[in-house]
Amino acid sequence: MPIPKAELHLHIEGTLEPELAFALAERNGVQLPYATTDELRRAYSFTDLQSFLDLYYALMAVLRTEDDFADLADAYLARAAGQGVRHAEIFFDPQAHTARGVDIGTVIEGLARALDRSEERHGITTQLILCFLRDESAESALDTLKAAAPYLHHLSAVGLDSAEVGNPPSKFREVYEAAAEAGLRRVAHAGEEGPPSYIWEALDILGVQRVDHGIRCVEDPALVARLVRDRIPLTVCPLSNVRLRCVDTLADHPLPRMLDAGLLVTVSSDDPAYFGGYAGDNFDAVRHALPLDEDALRTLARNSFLAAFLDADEARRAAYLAEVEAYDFGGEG
Ligand SMILES: Nc1ncnc2[nH]cnc12
Ligand SMILES: [Zn+2]
Repeated sequence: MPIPKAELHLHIEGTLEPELAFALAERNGVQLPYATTDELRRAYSFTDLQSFLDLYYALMAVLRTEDDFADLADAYLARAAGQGVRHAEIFFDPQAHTARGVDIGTVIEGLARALDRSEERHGITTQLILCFLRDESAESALDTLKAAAPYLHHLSAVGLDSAEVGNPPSKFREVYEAAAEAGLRRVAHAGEEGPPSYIWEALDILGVQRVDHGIRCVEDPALVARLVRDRIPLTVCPLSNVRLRCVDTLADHPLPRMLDAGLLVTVSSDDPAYFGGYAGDNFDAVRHALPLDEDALRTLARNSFLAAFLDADEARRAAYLAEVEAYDFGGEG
């Protein structure tokens, strides 16, 4: 079994495998512009974040009912369990569904159904994080938070994703203040394609407790010092960064430099159906491509539980951390 880990950067819509996309298309009478799963897979050749997002949003057309969202999440959790995932904090993009006429309650109730039985079925504890689309307006984000009010008990945090450059965190100050007042934690994608100044804004204007991606922090030593000082976790997604050409190759990935700098780095999968691997696959990929020994891999796994929003259940966090320390790499190392 792979090393136990928490998955902290995972878009549930990014776990839609071609086979499930075709099955849901059939179930809902949706016509996909691809004849076969192979033809769809051949479209997974991205030049940047936007080229991926275009396909990511288009394929969501197959997700229509509560059952669809429950089946999607259940399929992800079953796969994640086989990759050593013990805890998952899962993003979803409500505006991508409400814009197509799917009610936010359908989305959240469907996802929550799968998440609520995840521990029993898959041995994975879960949380749900509502993400705002940063290429939509600040008003739309506020409307989305209002529409989610009846379902707040299902949510642990808000996040910010989609097309980064030109949509700085400061655009969403008001909705993040409202989310904090509603008792939600805050995370945001920053420094994936966007500049280090977006990471500063996420920290200083949105008050995030975790930064998603954040790899461009290495361009700004004062920012690295701030992230180290405040122990702000960064959820890094190595296979995603290569597929979206944020880094040239895995061998060039800044992950080892980030660890050496003392940053609280974790490894996650982002959109595994599109980027060639789930959480354990990302661990395997960095182990093979980068100078990371077993100590470094154990640090990454430990960090994932330290960075998880488990403060309401410290006994659980301690139990997961004990699993990490007890893990024997054996042949897996
Ligand atoms: N890697 C990514 N960056 C920004 N938005 C996303 N939505 C899904 N995956 C994303
Ligand atoms: Zn992401």
